Amino acid sequence: MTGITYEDFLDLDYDPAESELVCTFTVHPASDMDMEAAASRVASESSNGTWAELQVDGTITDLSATACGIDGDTVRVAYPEELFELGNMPQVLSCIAGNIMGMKAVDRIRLEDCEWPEGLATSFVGPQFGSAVRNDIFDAGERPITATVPKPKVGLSTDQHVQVGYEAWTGGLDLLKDDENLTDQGFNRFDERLTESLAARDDAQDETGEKKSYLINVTADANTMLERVDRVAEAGCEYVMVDVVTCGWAAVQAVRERCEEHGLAIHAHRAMHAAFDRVETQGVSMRVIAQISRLCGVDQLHTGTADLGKLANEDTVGINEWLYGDLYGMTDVLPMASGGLHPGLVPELVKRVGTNIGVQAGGGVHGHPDGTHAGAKAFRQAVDATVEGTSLEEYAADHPELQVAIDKWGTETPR
Ligand SMILES: O=C(O)[C@H](O)COP(=O)(O)O
Ligand SMILES: [Mg+2]
Repeated sequence: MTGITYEDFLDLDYDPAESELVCTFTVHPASDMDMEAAASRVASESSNGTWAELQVDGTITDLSATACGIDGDTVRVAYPEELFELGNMPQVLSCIAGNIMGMKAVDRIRLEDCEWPEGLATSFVGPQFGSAVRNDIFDAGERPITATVPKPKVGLSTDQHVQVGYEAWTGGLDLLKDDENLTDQGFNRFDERLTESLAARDDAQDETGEKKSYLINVTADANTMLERVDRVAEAGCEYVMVDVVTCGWAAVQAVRERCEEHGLAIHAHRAMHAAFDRVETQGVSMRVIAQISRLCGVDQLHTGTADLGKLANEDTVGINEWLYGDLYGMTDVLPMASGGLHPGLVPELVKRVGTNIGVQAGGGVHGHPDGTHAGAKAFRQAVDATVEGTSLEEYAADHPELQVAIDKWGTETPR
């Protein structure tokens, strides 16, 4: 009989092997527990331990994680590769962000970052296209691609939704995007919206001479999503959109596989991410959600607006660095800045995060005093001015739509 105790999961001199997944947590131990005791429980519960000292007969595969570093409230834990089923994101998360998130040994715990070893990282397929969509699908050159989401986010009929898309495309935007809670409701059916939007897209392409596309939201149960992916491909679109957090990583992995059969790109909306990452001492950071998104193979991901827009708690610069960074040759992900953007914020956004992004504005297009078409023109003008290095004020002198937008919103941060 061998006794396994919590102490077996703590070794502050341990140097993780290259094959191990190393996770960094912020840990606030329970009031009756010191940091070493809490850290060893984190390593135990997230690998092969439990609350009791185990009596084990015979030899078992040693899958214990090791709490190998404590620095203030930061704890590093190394996980052996054999603990994981390769290519299975739900299984990985059930280890490193599973029971430990709710255990009484810690008052608060947050998974801040992961150092993915090559074997585990490359067992995931990663994105098909990533930031290359800017010039593979569009001909955007150095500029960010542009998108808009019709507002109100739900309630527009199919005809109204399509008309908004047409006005936005002909105003100069590249992408029409569904909102996160628009799928296949009675007021706006998925199939009709798909067919009619793509007909309007074709008209807009003919009229403008520019490539246009549509991010249609296929979010549903996994089987329905796969059927919708097939229909989107048959209809001749380049993308599907998925609410990756609400539908879950298993479904994202299934959609990614199906999209490869069709050569479709995936736009990822992150609705619900803040349930994991908004409270700064608890949950899973947006950085880790971005890592998971890349491994599971989305091509575009909402990453926020570097604190310029309406959403809180945004480490956009750090997240984007991870999306572009080298990961054993894996394709990158195009960050989509979204959430309260309008033309006046574009220059500062680009200054903070660069041009290898997409910019998305709903209210900042449809709230333009002269309507969607003028709003789309103003948003595109702001992007063009920024990329050519002209101030918005100067550019607006002979671009009246931009002038109206500046007069309305200036550079305000919306709430
Ligand atoms: O889904 C989104 O990205 C948001 O609905 C953006 O909307 P907004 O530009 O009006 O904030
Ligand atoms: Mg939205």
